[in-house]
Amino acid sequence: MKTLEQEIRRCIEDGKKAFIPYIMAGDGGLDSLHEKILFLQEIGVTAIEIGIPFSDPVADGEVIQKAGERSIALGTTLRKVLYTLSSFKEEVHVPVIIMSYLNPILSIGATEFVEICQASGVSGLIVPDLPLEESALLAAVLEEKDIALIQLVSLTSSTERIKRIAENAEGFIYAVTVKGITGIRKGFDSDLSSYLERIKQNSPVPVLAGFGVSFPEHIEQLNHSADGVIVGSAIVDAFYREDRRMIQQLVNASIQRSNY
Ligand SMILES: O=P(O)(O)OC[C@@H](O)[C@@H](O)c1c[nH]c2ccccc12
Repeated sequence: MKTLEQEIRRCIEDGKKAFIPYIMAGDGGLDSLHEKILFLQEIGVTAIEIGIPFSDPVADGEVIQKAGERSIALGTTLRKVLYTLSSFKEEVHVPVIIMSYLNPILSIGATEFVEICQASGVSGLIVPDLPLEESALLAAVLEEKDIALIQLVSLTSSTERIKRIAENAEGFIYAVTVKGITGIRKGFDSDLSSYLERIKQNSPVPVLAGFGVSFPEHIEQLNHSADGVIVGSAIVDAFYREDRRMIQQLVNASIQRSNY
């Protein structure tokens, strides 16, 4: 079992739920990455998802798009993010997940990319435009490495597809909770509990819910069925507004409740 899954399982076995914040690398300058990661680690997150800015972020809503534009304007690249991470990896004790579209990865080359990830202490990868059918491209290089390739399931995935994804799942399954793009939302349209239960029944790895998770109430709601949540836009926005109390509140909504 890879480290990322172990860490999430440890959290669940302690009677808690997993909480994974997403931050945009290089928003506010890459110099700020070190301090942001240490802050998140300090307030008790389970793992940290670090987004690589990309010029054509098809899955992203306005908050993350804008953060990506700010980061690109400051010269952030995938290589620079990984080298920055490697410079303080000894201080980071929570698993780090890199979320990147396929293009920046391919421009480095899959083999070299995975080597640099390993040297930088990365424990997981999310590549939203790499469907399961094409994941061999990275999976082959990752086989002997302690880096999990995280698969996404969507509301429109059939049970058959969920089963196929689950067979190959590593780390956790990312259950996308909206039909659409990332972004802060007031609530969810559909009843997500049966969707999350259906994935859990078929998954050998923990199931975390993400997309649109924006307020403490959302976290409480989703954690009844999911093993934890991923929060992106609300965290990116709070860092941008320097509202760290908000970030703390989101984490608290997750980790202080063990009565599910
Ligand atoms: O921003 P939201 O709606 O909270 O969604 C999580 C998300 O930001 C993060 O996991 C993510 C950002 N960009 C992505 C692209 C695809 C999959 C996932 C992501």
